[in-house]
Amino acid sequence: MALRIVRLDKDLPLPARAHPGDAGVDLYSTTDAQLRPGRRQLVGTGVAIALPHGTVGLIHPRSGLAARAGLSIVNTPGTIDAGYRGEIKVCLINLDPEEPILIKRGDRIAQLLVQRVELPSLEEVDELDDTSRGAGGYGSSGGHAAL
Ligand SMILES: O=c1ccn([C@H]2C[C@H](O)[C@@H](COP(=O)(O)OP(=O)(O)OP(=O)(O)O)O2)c(=O)[nH]1
Ligand SMILES: [Mg+2]
Repeated sequence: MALRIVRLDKDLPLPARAHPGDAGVDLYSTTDAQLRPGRRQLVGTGVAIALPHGTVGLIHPRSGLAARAGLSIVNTPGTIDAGYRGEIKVCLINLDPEEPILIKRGDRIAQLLVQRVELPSLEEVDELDDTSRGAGGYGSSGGHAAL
């Protein structure tokens, strides 16, 4: 499958996988940004894509920047709907409690994954079938550390 991509910012390289077989296509920031601790900022990536119907684009943080600097994405993973044709933007956040993060135009700040997605219609019913879990959630199975 080829993914159609438009470079809205022609002075940035075409996004690419760092290695063949990598899940993520690295996305560039179109702007400089300075993120103080705890602050967030929406940055452009300079690209628009046409995802095939039945797929979704997921915008994930990059591990290196997360571990080194505390850079993450507020709504991770971001959801790119198949019908979206606008510029992909990323809502970056600095999770480091003390140090600011400096982003330069052209930095690879996030990665795009493309996955198949089910698109079920919704069928309203009065009751759901029984399962062994039932309505138990939020740690109901135990085994977690004491808080
Ligand atoms: O990290 C992201 C997440 C979303 N989008 C774009 C593509 C996506 O298709 C659209 C809407 O995203 P979402 O459905 O998550 O946001 P919403 O708040 O529900 O907005 P909408 O009412 O437009 O669906 O915004 C991005 O560019 N980057
Ligand atoms: Mg939405």
